[in-house]
Amino acid sequence: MTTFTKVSPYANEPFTDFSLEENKKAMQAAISKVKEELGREYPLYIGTEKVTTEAKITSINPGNVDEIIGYVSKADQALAEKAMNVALETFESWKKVPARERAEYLFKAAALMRARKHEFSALMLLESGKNYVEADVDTAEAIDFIEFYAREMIRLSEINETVPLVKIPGENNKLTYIPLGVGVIIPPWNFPLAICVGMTMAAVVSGNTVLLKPASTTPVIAHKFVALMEEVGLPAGVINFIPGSGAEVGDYLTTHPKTRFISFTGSKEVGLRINKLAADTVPGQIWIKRVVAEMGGKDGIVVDETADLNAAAAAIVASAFGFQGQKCSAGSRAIIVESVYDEVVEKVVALTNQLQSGLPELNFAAGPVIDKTSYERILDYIEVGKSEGTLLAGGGKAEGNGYYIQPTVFGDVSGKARIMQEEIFGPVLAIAKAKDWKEAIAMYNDTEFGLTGSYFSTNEERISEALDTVHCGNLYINRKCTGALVGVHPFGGFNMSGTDSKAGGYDYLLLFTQAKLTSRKV
Ligand SMILES: NC(=O)c1ccc[n+]([C@@H]2O[C@H](COP(=O)([O-])OP(=O)(O)OC[C@H]3O[C@@H](n4cnc5c(N)ncnc54)[C@H](O)[C@@H]3O)[C@@H](O)[C@H]2O)c1
Ligand SMILES: N[C@@H](CCC=O)C(=O)O
Repeated sequence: MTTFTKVSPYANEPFTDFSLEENKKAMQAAISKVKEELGREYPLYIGTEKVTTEAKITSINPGNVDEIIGYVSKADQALAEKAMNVALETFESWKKVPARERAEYLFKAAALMRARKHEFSALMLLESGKNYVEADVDTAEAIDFIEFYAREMIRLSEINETVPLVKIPGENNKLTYIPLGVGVIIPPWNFPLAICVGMTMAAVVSGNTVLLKPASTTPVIAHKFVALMEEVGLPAGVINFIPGSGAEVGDYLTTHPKTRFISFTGSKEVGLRINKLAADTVPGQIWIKRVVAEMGGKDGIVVDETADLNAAAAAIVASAFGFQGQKCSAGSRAIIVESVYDEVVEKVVALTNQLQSGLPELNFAAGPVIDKTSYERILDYIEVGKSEGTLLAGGGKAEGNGYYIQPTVFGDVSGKARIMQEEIFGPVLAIAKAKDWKEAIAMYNDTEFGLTGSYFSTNEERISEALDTVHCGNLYINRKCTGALVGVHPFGGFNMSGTDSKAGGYDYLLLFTQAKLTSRKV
């Protein structure tokens, strides 16, 4: 590979405006095209081999459970071991490929994904239940991660020129960011393209080889990404695609002596398990495994009496119910100062009641939740909510041949209630009343998580104090708490929300490298 793409300054991928008829039609056409391809079989990718197994993961449309998205081959421990060996072997050559050349594969992938944007979004919409905007934003974020990390790797490879070490006479000193080895990439289903792509590309462009175990509810869109990387000529064995059971394949690879790092995004429970298992050393292991774990949230919006209440109510509803509340950043709590509590709650309930549930392909505002397990868990939480607060909107199942739940709002909830403390990961909003803005911030901080939060106020002194005291990785003022942009809002949380990493930030690739200092006498 000798001709390199000219690298322009990084810019976020624009979102599609679906109020324009032509864009709506383009998405509908992409959905029709993708529908013609549903129900196919997809193999594992282990080096140059495409492996078909008898055991399959059946991926279905959560919005229409009779529609099968695809049948995906399923790795067991023996196939995971085979993939590990291929990844180890490929690492020996991939780590020697210059950074600029590695980045070039990413630039090519971004260009191709951009050209097929609606096709990626359409498949994702059918497999995960996102509506047009949510799917489009996810694809745009995937492109952003690819473009951003490619430039980041180039920047790191030039660090000795741009940020030289302190010079002393008689020595030539250099710092080089070298890769770690074989990594296990374990993404969630809720950003089935963006997070899967971002986690994988960050590791790969840094010079590592990976075993990618996608989430079992969204393996087909993950496969589409892996196939794209094959199409742009990424050497076989750099990304090994091994869908499989988290408990079986996940635990096997987490405890494997040759696993150098694990990049995980998902729930607190699984993240803690991985962290614990990875901390144990096993015979043949000569390193401390690095664990990057981005986990859950119990995010919230605080509103004081000086705030623009219409803007606050709109942000609360957007943050709570975007993609049915299935975002780690979802604003599942709102804490409102008592003098404006009734007014804000009334606005929130009115906006929530406007959200109509229905098929994602018809672009309803509220779609299904991801699967039966989530559906039942969320309905259980709604029952808990009925004993912990006042039901103000929704409160049960919604119509449809899928996992539809009404956007649900509870008021008068105590800060210590389960629905105020536990991540529900569904369309359930709990609202609490605080006596004043200080108490509201204290209630916001009173969780084990610390991912995203918003503070609504027009009072500069309070905003200034909120900036200092609201303890979360992504704190927003006077806007919703979802929708971080790559490079603009590096993303990741504190406490039980993870290992304090920042996806889409300038220090992210360092997590997948180790810095080697070389000092030469001259
Ligand atoms: N902090 C963030 O950036 C971020 C982003 C997105 C989602 N999330 C969190 O992810 C969760 C939702 O995603 P989910 O339901 O896919 O989470 P999950 O923890 O159930 O699964 C995440 C991944 O882990 C795998 N897994 C399950 N058991 C495993 C094991 N024992 N070993 C290894 N892997 C295993 C799953 O198959 C899946 O690929 C929520 O808690 C959400 O807040 C966090
Ligand atoms: N980065 C996304 C959330 C990712 C987790 O689900 C946001 O900012 O809304």
